[in-house]
Amino acid sequence: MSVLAEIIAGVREDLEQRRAVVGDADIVSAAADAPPARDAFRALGGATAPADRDSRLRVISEVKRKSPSKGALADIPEPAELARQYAAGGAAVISVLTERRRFGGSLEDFDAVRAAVDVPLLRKDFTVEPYQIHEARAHGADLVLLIVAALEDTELVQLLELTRSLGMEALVEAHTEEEVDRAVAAGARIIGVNVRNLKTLEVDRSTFSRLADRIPSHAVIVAESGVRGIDDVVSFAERGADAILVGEALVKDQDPTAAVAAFSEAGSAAKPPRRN
Ligand SMILES: O=P(O)(O)OC[C@@H](O)[C@@H](O)c1c[nH]c2ccccc12
Repeated sequence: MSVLAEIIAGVREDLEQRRAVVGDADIVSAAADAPPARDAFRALGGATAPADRDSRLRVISEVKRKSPSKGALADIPEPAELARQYAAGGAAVISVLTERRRFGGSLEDFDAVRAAVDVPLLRKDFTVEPYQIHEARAHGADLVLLIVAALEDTELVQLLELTRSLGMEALVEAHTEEEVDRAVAAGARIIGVNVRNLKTLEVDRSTFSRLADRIPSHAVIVAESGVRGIDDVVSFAERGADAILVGEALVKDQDPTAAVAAFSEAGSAAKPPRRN
């Protein structure tokens, strides 16, 4: 089994335990009762008219305790405090991992961050079922992750529709040319190029420009993973990223506020004017 398949098997088990506590009908009504979602597409620089787009690079800052590739990254005793620091640095979106087994995340972490900041939040998990999307919304998420490699085309389309019907958007993650094409065909407006292969955990930063070139200009392009510092930020920005998603480098930084601000500033200076 690939790493991705193993992670998803665990995610499904954990999901069934939560479902036994909060049933389908209850999660659907909790999602319906939640305050409206924030506009994550706009927060990431997306606009319906190309002329309305600017050339700032947005930073999606991630609350990430550990990972299957690197093990423990940071203690993060207070995810809320880290999120406040990210927000103070100008994070456009904050990503909170909720996968427990491999990433040490939880919905409790998500709730703590939701209570602390008003920026749009990404619930970062391996979304394979409608339940998780209702659950994300019930907890105040504005954006969910849909990983193309984990879904059939029909599932991808259905989960994307459900996400939007709840007022949220999806970050649709691809790692190959074929996956980018599937994301575009499904109607994704926010497309992430993950330079880490979730099946082998290897990072290859050159994946980014190869795949970004296939993404139509109306979509927001997110470079995911592998940002070690300013040089990687500049390189992704030069190659067409509208946003970057950064975990490890930020959770390990002594001053996450300054790091987010420095990434936004350097990336924005390097970003070429928008193609139309
Ligand atoms: O810590 P990094 O290398 O900056 O990576 C962040 C983010 O891209 C990574 O956490 C990620 C990208 N796609 C995912 C899917 C599931 C879990 C995690 C991820």
